[in-house]
Amino acid sequence: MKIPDIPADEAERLQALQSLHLLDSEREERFDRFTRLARRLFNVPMALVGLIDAEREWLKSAQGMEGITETPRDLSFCGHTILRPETMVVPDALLDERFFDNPIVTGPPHIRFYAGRPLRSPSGHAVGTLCLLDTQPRQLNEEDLALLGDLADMVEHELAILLLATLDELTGLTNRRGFEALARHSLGMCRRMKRPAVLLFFDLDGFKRINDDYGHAEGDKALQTFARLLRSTFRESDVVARLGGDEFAVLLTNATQQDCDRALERLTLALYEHNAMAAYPLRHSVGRADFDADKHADAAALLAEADRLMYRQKQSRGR
Ligand SMILES: Nc1nc2c(ncn2[C@@H]2O[C@H](COP(=O)(O)OP(=O)(O)OP(=O)(O)O)[C@@H](O)[C@H]2O)c(=O)[nH]1
Repeated sequence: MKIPDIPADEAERLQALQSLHLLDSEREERFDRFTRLARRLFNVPMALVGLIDAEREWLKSAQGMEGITETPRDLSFCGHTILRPETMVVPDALLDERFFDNPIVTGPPHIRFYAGRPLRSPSGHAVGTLCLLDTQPRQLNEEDLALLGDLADMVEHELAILLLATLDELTGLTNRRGFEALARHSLGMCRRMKRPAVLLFFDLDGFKRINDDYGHAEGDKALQTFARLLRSTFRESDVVARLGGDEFAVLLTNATQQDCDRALERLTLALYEHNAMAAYPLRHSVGRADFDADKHADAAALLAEADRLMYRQKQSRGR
């Protein structure tokens, strides 16, 4: 058996997967529709939308695989599919040296035939597959391949819509909805693995004046600038979001207090450099809440604490 290789863009790929907020989510008709259709059109017993996470293939939608929600990535056929630009077909797994002794071939669900088309996120990263499975060997002709491609295109369209719904259009950051979903996921992981997390809540000071003095379009630019500075200050793995208006949040996971202090120093420096050249300065207040699994029941509780501390700082400085 051959374990699937890790793609060269793995870090960015996982980031793209995370930003879809799909992992460990509920079943959804919008995806089940396609797996049901695939099963019927190709007359196969099983059809899946599988997402390739770091260690597992998690099934967003599965027909004919009752009770199975995930497979170790090392055993998954789809782990191989995402390495390719196009559909991977395995007509008979028992005749394929990559799969003949794979436990999901020799044991339940006894896969003999596999055809999977990579699913790309709007950023172009292969986050999962739409695939067909059978317990009998099979072939696909050109027409079948085109049809599977059409179905996969439609699933990709759903992924694009999902991403748009969690994107703040002005700044390109995650919006409040996306932040809440990501924070829930990240904090759940920190709770399980006993890792630290810090939430920073930012609110611009005197932002209304920028709108009033320079116009709304300039206010928009100020928000975009602040978003860019936040993004360049924090790590790729931190969640940076615009919650609304002039409020932003950053969730740092697996970061020490020192990491957080350093990041805030970098931000202060970046703002200082920006302000030195700008027509008006960008200033902010920030509240910081350290995640405590006993104290914070959920992401909302952590956010509320950081908000309170931000407000306290704003008041104490008379801003
Ligand atoms: N240009 C622009 N302005 C926005 C946007 N969203 C909200 N605003 C404006 O942002 C302002 C926020 O007001 P406040 O919360 O009082 O902000 P502030 O002047 O920074 O006040 P403090 O937070 O007390 O310092 C309001 O005037 C909103 O109209 C946006 O997308 N673009």
